[in-house]
Amino acid sequence: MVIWLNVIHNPGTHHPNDRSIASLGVRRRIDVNPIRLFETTQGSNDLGAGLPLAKLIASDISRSFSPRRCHMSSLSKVVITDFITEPLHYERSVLDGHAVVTALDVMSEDELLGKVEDADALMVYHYFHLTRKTIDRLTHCKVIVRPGVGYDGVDLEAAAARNIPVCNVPDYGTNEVADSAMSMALSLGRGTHFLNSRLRHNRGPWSVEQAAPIPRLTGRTFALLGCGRIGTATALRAKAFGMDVVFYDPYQCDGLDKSLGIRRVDSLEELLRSAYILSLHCPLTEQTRMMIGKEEIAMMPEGSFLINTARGGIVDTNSVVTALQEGRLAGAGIDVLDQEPPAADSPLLQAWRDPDHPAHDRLILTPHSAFYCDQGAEEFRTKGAKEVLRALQGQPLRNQVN
Ligand SMILES: NC(=O)c1ccc[n+]([C@@H]2O[C@H](COP(=O)([O-])OP(=O)(O)OC[C@H]3O[C@@H](n4cnc5c(N)ncnc54)[C@H](O)[C@@H]3O)[C@@H](O)[C@H]2O)c1
Ligand SMILES: O=C(O)[C@H](O)CO
Repeated sequence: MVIWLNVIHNPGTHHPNDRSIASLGVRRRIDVNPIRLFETTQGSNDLGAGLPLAKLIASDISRSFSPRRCHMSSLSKVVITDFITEPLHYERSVLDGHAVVTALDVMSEDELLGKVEDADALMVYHYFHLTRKTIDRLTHCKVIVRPGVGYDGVDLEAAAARNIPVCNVPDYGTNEVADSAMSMALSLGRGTHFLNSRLRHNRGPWSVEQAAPIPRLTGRTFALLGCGRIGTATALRAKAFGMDVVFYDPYQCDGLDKSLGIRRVDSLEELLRSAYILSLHCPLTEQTRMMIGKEEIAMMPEGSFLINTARGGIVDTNSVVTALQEGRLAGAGIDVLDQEPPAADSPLLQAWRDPDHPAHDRLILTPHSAFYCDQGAEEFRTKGAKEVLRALQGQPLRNQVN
């Protein structure tokens, strides 16, 4: 727990300036109008230790700036580790009065050192893995919230061992991911991306003649690996485009195929052998890690397509590049990679960047953006903050995953 001094001013009076605050040993000042919050250099973990300094600051401010009233309060500390930056209006609209929220905007777990140990709650996005290394140093943490669907980036066991619940936000962007998967499938399957790339690089006539074969999409098999929320939403879209939709998902209950009017198969191999377009919608787990590699791609019919909007770790991307190069795959749409952003010498990135690379015209790459839309961002941020608040207030959690 960090000790905070709240000073509420009369409108129109002067606010303490930064120099006077710094001279009192105040580490940081955050303004949330009309309340001013000062984090002291003392007092972490102990209200008593922080009190004398807080009183000193209060009396100094009283002398110099005549505040209407000063009081001590202990607010929780909530840290957003990555991806989200100021302004934090969605989080603050939920947590103001209960917690002080800061966003660190770091790209690696190592950068968290010294910044999160006394946090009461963490909100972590997808830029790095939150491992035991950090989790074991959390002394006050009541919850780790992943304001998103996939929680493969958080060490659930390490959190459980410290009795820290981990929660996700599973229901903010189902349609957007399905739209993104479908837009890649249509762009590749209809030749849009290929023809656009040929024209851009001046590689063909202003004509569809001499382009690679562009088979009719209607009636082709759209194969889903995983048929949960996003898989189902994608299935409905593919059906609307007249495709024959099939899925493999050993954990789904009986009857989903009938209720959606799609087919179910009982093995990955059967799914792969039938796939004209293979779209991945399962989580990254120990079971699904590298589930699609060279052998699996070889089972797909020659000239088929692969779409990955799930997690990079499910696919061996080097095998995808080779298969594109060899023409085994007619195209690939990739939103997620095992390493994000990819290393500059990643074969996939090179193929995508180099117009002369044989895979170039058949590869769509997006920066882990399938989930994103403005309204969805408001939803996952607000829902994530509400889960934090429930944990801080000791209320039942909605989406605990460990
Ligand atoms: N690219 C993005 O922006 C983005 C956004 C949201 C989610 N995602 C990813 O999409 C995944 C799916 O999201 P969702 O909302 O549909 O989740 P979900 O939990 O509703 O569905 C996942 C489905 O995968 C199935 N599954 C699990 N293991 C499987 C296996 N070994 N083989 C086949 N199926 C398996 C489950 O039974 C479940 O039906 C998430 O886990 C996340 O990693 C990506
Ligand atoms: O899992 C998710 O919700 C997306 O990948 C964004 O993090």
